[in-house]
Order: sequence, then C-alpha cells, then structure tokens
Amino acid sequence: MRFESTLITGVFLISPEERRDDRGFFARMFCTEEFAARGLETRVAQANISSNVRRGTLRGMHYQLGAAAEVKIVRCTKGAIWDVALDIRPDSPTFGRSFGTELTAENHRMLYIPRGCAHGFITLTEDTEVFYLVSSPYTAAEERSIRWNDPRFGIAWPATVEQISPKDAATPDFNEESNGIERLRGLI
Ligand SMILES: Cc1cn([C@H]2C[C@H](O)[C@@H](COP(=O)(O)OP(=O)(O)O[C@H]3O[C@@H](C)C(=O)[C@@H](O)[C@H]3O)O2)c(=O)[nH]c1=O
Repeated sequence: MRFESTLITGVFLISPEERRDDRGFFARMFCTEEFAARGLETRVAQANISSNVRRGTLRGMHYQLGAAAEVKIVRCTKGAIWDVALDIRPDSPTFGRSFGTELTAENHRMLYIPRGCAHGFITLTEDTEVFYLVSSPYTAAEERSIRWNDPRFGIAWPATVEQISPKDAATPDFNEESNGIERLRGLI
C-alpha cells in the first residue's frame, strides 16, 4: 500500500499496490503490519456499509469524543464520493482546515481519518456504496456533528446537496463547548 500524507497531520490517502496478472490483480486494502509500522491504528471495532440512492447525498460531519474517539478508514466500493476530513483537534496546527478527495470504486483509494477529525462525504453518482472500518464502537452519547455548511469552517463541496438526514441538516452552529472540543485535546 502507498501512504500519502495530506495537508492535515494524521490524515492519509492510501492507494493499493496492484499485483497484476492475466486474471486481474491482487492488492491489500488493510494490513496490520503495514499500518503498525507507520504508527497507524490497527484496531477494527466495526466495518460499516453506507448505501446511498441519490447523487448529492451528504452524510456528516461526524465524530466521537473521549474514549469513543475513532479512526476511520473509508473506501467507496460503488460509484463515487467526495470524502472529507475536518480537523477539530485543539492542539493541531491545522485546526479548522479540511481535506477532501474523490474516492471511487475504480480508483480503489482510501482515506485514513484520525481521532479528532470529523468525517463526512457527498455522493457524486447515483447508487453509491461506501465501506469503512472504524476503530471504536458506535457510541451515540459521545457522537457529535458539525454542519456541512457551518460558516466557521467553510468546507468546499464539489456538488449540490440533494439529500441529507434531518439530524445532519439541523445540526446547530459550531460551539466549542457543545462540540466537546476540549475532550479532543492531546490528540495529534
Ligand atoms: C453510525 C451508526 C449508526 N447506527 C444507527 C443509528 C441510526 O438508527 C442509523 C443511521 O445512523 P446515522 O444517521 O448516524 O448514519 P450516518 O449518517 O450514515 O452516520 C455515519 O456518517 C458517516 C459520515 C460517518 O463518518 C460514520 O461514522 C457515521 O457517523 O444507524 C448504528 O446502529 N451503528 C452505527 O455505527
């Protein structure tokens, strides 16, 4: 696997190294040895699938606090998405900045999102599937959100939002206290 760093410390773009032959190719998509060698998280608590009917479906920006804070490794297995990590770690020099990239079924790329970054995506095609690994179990009480269009962060989305959950649409403006930012201190 090839690991490319991004403008946000701890966010990596991962590309498989394809070993091609007459049948097609073989590639690793996850490897505890390779991840551990780079100091990346190897624990997997959940593997999730997110199916989206419409182009322009937006989910996010989600993260968990405290011991529930989680690493995500995201791949689009059908169609295409624009996947975004937003740095909200108070000790990070890139606090408030986001990194977005296109993940498609064809490019096989993955985005590694560390603890203390909110995550979300918008679908760029109809009928998409997103498969992602998460290092800590879903803990609703520790889940927090940042609205996709919160002016505090100004995330640039490459498509118009056509579908969003009522919860994500109604997420209030960012607030350090209710967003639990102090509980992300020390992460970086
Ligand atoms: C995320 C999650 C949700 N659920 C339930 C809660 C609810 O009834 C239903 C749908 O939940 P949500 O609306 O929160 O699903 P969704 O908006 O797809 O949430 C996901 O969004 C992306 C961007 C992420 O980064 C994920 O970590 C996760 O937060 O599934 C679980 O049982 N386990 C889980 O791990």
